[in-house]
Amino acid sequence: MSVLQDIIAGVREDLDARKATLTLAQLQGLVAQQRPAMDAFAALGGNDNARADLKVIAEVKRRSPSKGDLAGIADPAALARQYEEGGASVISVLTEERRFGGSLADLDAVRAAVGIPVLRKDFTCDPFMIWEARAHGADLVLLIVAALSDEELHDYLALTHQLGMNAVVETHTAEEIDRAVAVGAKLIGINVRNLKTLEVDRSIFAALAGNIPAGPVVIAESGVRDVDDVRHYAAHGAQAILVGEALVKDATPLERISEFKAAGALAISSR
Ligand SMILES: O=P(O)(O)OC[C@@H](O)[C@@H](O)c1c[nH]c2ccccc12
Repeated sequence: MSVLQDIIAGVREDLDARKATLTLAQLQGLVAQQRPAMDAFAALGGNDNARADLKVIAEVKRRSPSKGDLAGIADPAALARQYEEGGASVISVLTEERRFGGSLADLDAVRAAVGIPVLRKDFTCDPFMIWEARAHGADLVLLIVAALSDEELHDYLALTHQLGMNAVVETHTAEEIDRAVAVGAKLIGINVRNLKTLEVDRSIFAALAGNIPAGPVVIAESGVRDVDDVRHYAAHGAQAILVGEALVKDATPLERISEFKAAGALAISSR
């Protein structure tokens, strides 16, 4: 079994436990009480033809299967507020519990703390999880192409849009990018970490970004250590970067984000 399949098996077990305590109809009742989702496509510069600055999606990430514990994060709301003040456009919150130490409680805490779109970062493998994301105030969900059939990808994206949300459609190969484009993804992530092996290869971003036609926002995911990595992704076509580890481990994430944004904008202007 690949790491991805293994993670999803655990996600399904945890999902079954939640489904035993909450019906879809109850969940839909909670969704009806939510304020409408924020427009993350706009927040990430999707409507801006010039797209001259680099947007940052800052992640609340406690742990990862490749690195183990990353940060204690006693107060995810306080961390998210620092991200927002530093200039992040979207906050990503890992909600997968077994491997990433996340939870829907973290999502709730962050949602209540910031005024920008929030991404529920999880291994979406059932429509129930999309309803859950909206019920907990998320504005975006993650759809990993490698984990879904074309039909699932289509249906999950349609449900996401029906609920007024956006999806980051995550890819890792040219074929996955074609599938993301074919289904009409508006936010396409290229994850340089292979979720089947957990290996990071930063060079795949530059190799693949050109396969995405004009229109969708192009997001570089994973592996940002410092401004050099930011410059590299921005120079090769990233309009946004998704950063976890480097920010949760930093004593001053607010400053780090503004530094990343400045370096990215400069790299974009000299493309
Ligand atoms: O911590 P990093 O290397 O900055 O990576 C962040 C993010 O890209 C990574 O957490 C991620 C990308 N795709 C995922 C899918 C599921 C869980 C996690 C992820």
